[in-house]
Amino acid sequence: MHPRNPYLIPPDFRELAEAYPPLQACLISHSGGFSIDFKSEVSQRRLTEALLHRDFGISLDLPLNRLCPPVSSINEPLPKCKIRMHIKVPNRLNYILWIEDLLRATNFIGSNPIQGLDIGTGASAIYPLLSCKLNPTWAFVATDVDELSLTTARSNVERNGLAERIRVFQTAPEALIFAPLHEDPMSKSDFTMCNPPFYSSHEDVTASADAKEFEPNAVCTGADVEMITPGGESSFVCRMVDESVELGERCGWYTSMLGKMSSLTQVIGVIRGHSIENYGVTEFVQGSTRRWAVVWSFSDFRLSDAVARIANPQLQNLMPPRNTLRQRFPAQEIESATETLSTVLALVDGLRVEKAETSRPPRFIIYATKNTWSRAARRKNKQNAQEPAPAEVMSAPNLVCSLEWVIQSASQETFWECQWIKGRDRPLFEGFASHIFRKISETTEHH
Ligand SMILES: C[S@@+](CC[C@H](N)C(=O)[O-])C[C@H]1O[C@@H](n2cnc3c(N)ncnc32)[C@H](O)[C@@H]1O
Repeated sequence: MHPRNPYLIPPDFRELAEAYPPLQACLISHSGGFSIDFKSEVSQRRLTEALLHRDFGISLDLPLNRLCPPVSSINEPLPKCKIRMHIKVPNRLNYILWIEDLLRATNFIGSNPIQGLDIGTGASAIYPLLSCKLNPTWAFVATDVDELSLTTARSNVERNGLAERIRVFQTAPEALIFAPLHEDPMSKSDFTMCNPPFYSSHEDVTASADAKEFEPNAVCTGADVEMITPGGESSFVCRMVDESVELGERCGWYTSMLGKMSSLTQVIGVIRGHSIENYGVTEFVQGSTRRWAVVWSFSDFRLSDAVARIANPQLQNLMPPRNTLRQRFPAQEIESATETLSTVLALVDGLRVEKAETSRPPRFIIYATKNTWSRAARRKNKQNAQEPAPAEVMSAPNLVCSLEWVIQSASQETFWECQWIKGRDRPLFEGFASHIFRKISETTEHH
């Protein structure tokens, strides 16, 4: 679960039922307190309603034959099928919190207005609703192709007082997926998100249920249009990657969730095929359910490894190159580590260095226009020093990175960490980090 997910600590069901009385009838008392029957369709739905109501002030009304039916219809029989897909609030939050992490990398989060695009918002419009409740400066365009989902999404947006910030946009299966961006050439988006239709056919649905790719205690409440798309989720997301090439930097971060590990391989293949090297992968694990999400960008903002790489050994060949470089150093006082770094940085020509005193240990932000530190660069500089130098101006930096002394709380191991923040020149970043690490080693040894 995402470290900022409020449900890291499971809710107290009795308190929840006090805040949302319809949950009361679903409570089961046991020696340690109260719970609900997670196998019961009714109890699950009441729990979702209770969490949305108490923690986000959201109320939803959904048709029976779309994802997550409404309270009024819970006594009616459900369509028979092996897969159940609930709007599980903690899962949805994991994706939104990861988007927040992406936006932090672009310094967009905070008081700036943020524009998001939710592809396939569904009858609930759950991602825009939750996101806007959590982030007062966010606004959305939310697309779908299904008439019933579109009508219900609009009514859910209005019901929750968010019509000013969430625009529901009707598109068609054969249209371009990012239709709102294509149709208005002046429009931009800070990010796109999508929980795509998973399956390629009814047979695919059955095969996934048999392979238990989805929760074993599953019952279907989704309509075909919500769950099936030609080629399945991987084709859908690969189409997005293809389309994004033309849109380029009109969107900051393109993202999508994926339900199958095999889709991840295909989507990363297409991303790499377009020579997009600024991408990342994350994993959402919730109980026995595992999902992935991909992000790609044409911008020069870089994501930390914590946000864009996962440790899963099966997936290492799909991971992007590292943007967070670390070197282990023996433990020392924060003051002397900081002094060593200041000494090393002062010896590199042409850097602009900002020290964030508010963080402890202090974080240094480095701006460089070109390589001045390698032996070849210094030799060239020496030769040029014989000639009169033109007035040195700090032009736009080609490299922005941070340097930070890190103490790992679990192991107490100590590192210098160099985080790439902005730039397109990977060798420039890697060369700078390895130069600084080497100089820190030499300086420390001399003492
Ligand atoms: C798995 S559902 C996700 C619904 C909702 N976002 C959620 O997470 O509960 C996929 C949604 O994508 C919609 N959809 C299918 N093809 C689409 C397309 N080409 N453009 C936009 N939405 C599409 C479906 O109608 C459905 O609402």
